[in-house]
Amino acid sequence: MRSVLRDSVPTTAARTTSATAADGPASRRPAIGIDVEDLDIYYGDVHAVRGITLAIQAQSVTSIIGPSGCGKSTFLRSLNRMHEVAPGARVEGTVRVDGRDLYAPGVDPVLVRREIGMVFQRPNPFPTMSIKDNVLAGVRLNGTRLKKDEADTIAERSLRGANLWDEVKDRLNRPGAGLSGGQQQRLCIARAIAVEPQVLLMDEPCSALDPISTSAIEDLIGQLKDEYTIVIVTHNMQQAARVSDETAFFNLAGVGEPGQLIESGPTTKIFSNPDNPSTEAYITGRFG
Ligand SMILES: Nc1ncnc2c1ncn2[C@@H]1O[C@H](COP(=O)(O)OP(=O)(O)OP(=O)(O)O)[C@@H](O)[C@H]1O
Repeated sequence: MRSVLRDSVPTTAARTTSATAADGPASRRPAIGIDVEDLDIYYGDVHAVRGITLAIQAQSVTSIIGPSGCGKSTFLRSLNRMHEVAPGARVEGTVRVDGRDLYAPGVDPVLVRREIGMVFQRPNPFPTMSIKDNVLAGVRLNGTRLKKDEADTIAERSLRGANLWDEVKDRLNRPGAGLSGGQQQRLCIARAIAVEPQVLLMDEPCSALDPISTSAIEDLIGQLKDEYTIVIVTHNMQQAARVSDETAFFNLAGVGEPGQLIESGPTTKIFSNPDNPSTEAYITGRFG
């Protein structure tokens, strides 16, 4: 499969021939940034998000925060065209990943979704599929036929990358549904990184998890950013402060108005000395 985003990215099968489990995904290539320019997002008549311009740094974690309904998930989903599964969804403006326009004519949204991984609020492993087959599901969906040793290599590398290997290595053929919620979420992260995406999008990945599992996922995010560009939507201010390098605060322009970006910058600055009073009011819990 030719990469829709980069000519230079070889297929997973080609990559696995030169990679070993010990290499880990880090040895492949640098992660890449995302440039969003003047982005408006609509669902039919609903103008959900207006005029977003944001440069998302490569190999870092960017948190999207803001009150309910301000368009955080919509914005996140627009970064891999996932929002388009809703009828009538469309965008104006540009999203460039590694300089390539995601919305250029001829770009197939299905391929974009395969190359830009997404982890959802609730862990969603295929329940009857084995742990190993869950990890490999995306790779196989991409049409890659794997020999057994290639499959073993990718499964181990991905599960190690998701900090799950030691817990599941003796039960790889058991169903994914037999894992705890936190393990299932790490399995979903393993599935996402198995296809070696350039970007990982996470939509409230810890909101269904207990504090210990949340902590495990947060540690994992900290490790993954060495290899991936990560964008995370979270309602948890402490989590945004803990895991992210950059933070973008979204807010509604008014009742019935679209969401917009109020300010963005280094997380330390946004949390200690934001420019906009509404950012401060939100992060100190005075609204939202
Ligand atoms: N499929 C859809 N069809 C129509 N409108 C939608 C759809 N999905 C979201 N919206 C609208 O777009 C706006 C932004 O919603 P979105 O879910 O992106 O906000 P959010 O900030 O992620 O909210 P929350 O924090 O509550 O999850 C809202 O007005 C919402 O009602």
